[in-house]
Amino acid sequence: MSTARFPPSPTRPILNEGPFRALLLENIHPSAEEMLKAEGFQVERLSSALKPAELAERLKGVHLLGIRSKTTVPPESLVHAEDLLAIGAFCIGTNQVDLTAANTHGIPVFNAPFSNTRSVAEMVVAEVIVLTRQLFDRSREVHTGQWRKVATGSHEVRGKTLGIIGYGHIGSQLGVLAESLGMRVLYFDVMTKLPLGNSRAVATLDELLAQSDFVTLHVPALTSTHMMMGAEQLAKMKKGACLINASRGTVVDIAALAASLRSKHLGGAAVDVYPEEPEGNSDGFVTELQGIPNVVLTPHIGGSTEEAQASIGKEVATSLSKFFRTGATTGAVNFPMVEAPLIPGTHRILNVHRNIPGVLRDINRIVSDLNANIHAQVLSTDSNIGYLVMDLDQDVSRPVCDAIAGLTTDIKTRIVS
Ligand SMILES: NC(=O)C1=CN([C@@H]2O[C@H](COP(=O)(O)OP(=O)(O)OC[C@H]3O[C@@H](n4cnc5c(N)ncnc54)[C@H](O)[C@@H]3O)[C@@H](O)[C@H]2O)C=CC1
Ligand SMILES: O=C(O)C(=O)COP(=O)(O)O
Repeated sequence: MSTARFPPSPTRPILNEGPFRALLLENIHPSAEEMLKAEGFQVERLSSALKPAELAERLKGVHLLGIRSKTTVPPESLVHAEDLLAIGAFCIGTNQVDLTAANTHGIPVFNAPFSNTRSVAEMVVAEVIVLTRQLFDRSREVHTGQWRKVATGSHEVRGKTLGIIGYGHIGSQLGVLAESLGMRVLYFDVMTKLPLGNSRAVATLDELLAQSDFVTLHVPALTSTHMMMGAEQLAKMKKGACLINASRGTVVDIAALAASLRSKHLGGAAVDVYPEEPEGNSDGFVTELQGIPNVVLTPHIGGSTEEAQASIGKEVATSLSKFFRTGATTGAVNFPMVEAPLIPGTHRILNVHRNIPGVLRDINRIVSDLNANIHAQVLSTDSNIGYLVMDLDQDVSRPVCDAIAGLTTDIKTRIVS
């Protein structure tokens, strides 16, 4: 997170007069393109991520940006993105976006907090069984003409303990699925969470590590989760236990994991996410985990099912369209929340400003001087910015909008009708 550095006040308001452009990166599902086109957007879709400098260049004249987990959006990508109204993260994680910088530029960031959670939980269930039966190693052997029919080291999952770190949307669904296989489920979360089924919270991470046959991570990328599974924590896992990481690559120390697997302390691992991931499918990839027995490596596909992607496409495109048409910021992860029904026969001014004393007074003076009648006014603030939604008579909306956009405290102002 960067500290707030406000952009220069724009000299012109943005009106809802097209053409409007959306840039969708990382192979976002066509359902999003369809919805945005129906909304009147010119949509450009790219299959891979863009590096920050290229993103900054491509954002000129773009009103909506769609990304997934790979595209980082640092402050420098937003400096010249004067037309950018909103960012859609077509995924759960928003750690790839500098949320403070986006907030400071008056740009809300929307995500899809639920749509791919079931897909991740199902993949992890599969990995628990794959690891305990060493299925990928046996399969590779048969593919290369070896017949190694062995039971040693293979187990049923029934009666085994699954330890879930982060009992949120994914972790809690996974617990229910694992119980249906007869597993005992423990979880560790920094928040108090309602246990589903017979799952049980443990008080410390160490307790979870000491008791679990499988440890699976479902925490966001935060400073507090950075490398939370290092050599010390891996050593506290039971001998022969397996580690699964489908959360973020920053959460596990890969070198320590590789060492623990090579020393045979851990019996296996499934890893879907890495500290550095390629921009797109045509790039190569190297990790220290390659070639270690009973290690399942997947290319960040936990949420990559057709069901999840189609649903995410619609969910985030709906949030973006609604924001575009009405200014609603419900579900935005970095912005004051406002949602108000449009009033027929009025124009709506949407104004993002620096949250300092006197701004509302200045705006209301403009409204009063121009003899405008306010039909509705909603202000929501955070410590950095204020977000004002104001419905006015149509004949005065343009001069009011121009005058508000001229205030030194202005960040972004537009009219919708
Ligand atoms: N591999 C993939 O394709 C996907 C990966 N993900 C990742 O999975 C993460 C989790 O997703 P959800 O379950 O939907 O998020 P969530 O926000 O519903 O749950 C995260 C949980 O982790 C807990 N937590 C935070 N810090 C913790 C700590 N230090 N120790 C223990 N618990 C902690 C939170 O209290 C919360 O309950 C996402 O943030 C994303 O990074 C999400 C979807 C797909
Ligand atoms: O939803 C998330 O946070 C994920 O990690 C999935 O990311 P993706 O859309 O596959 O790039």
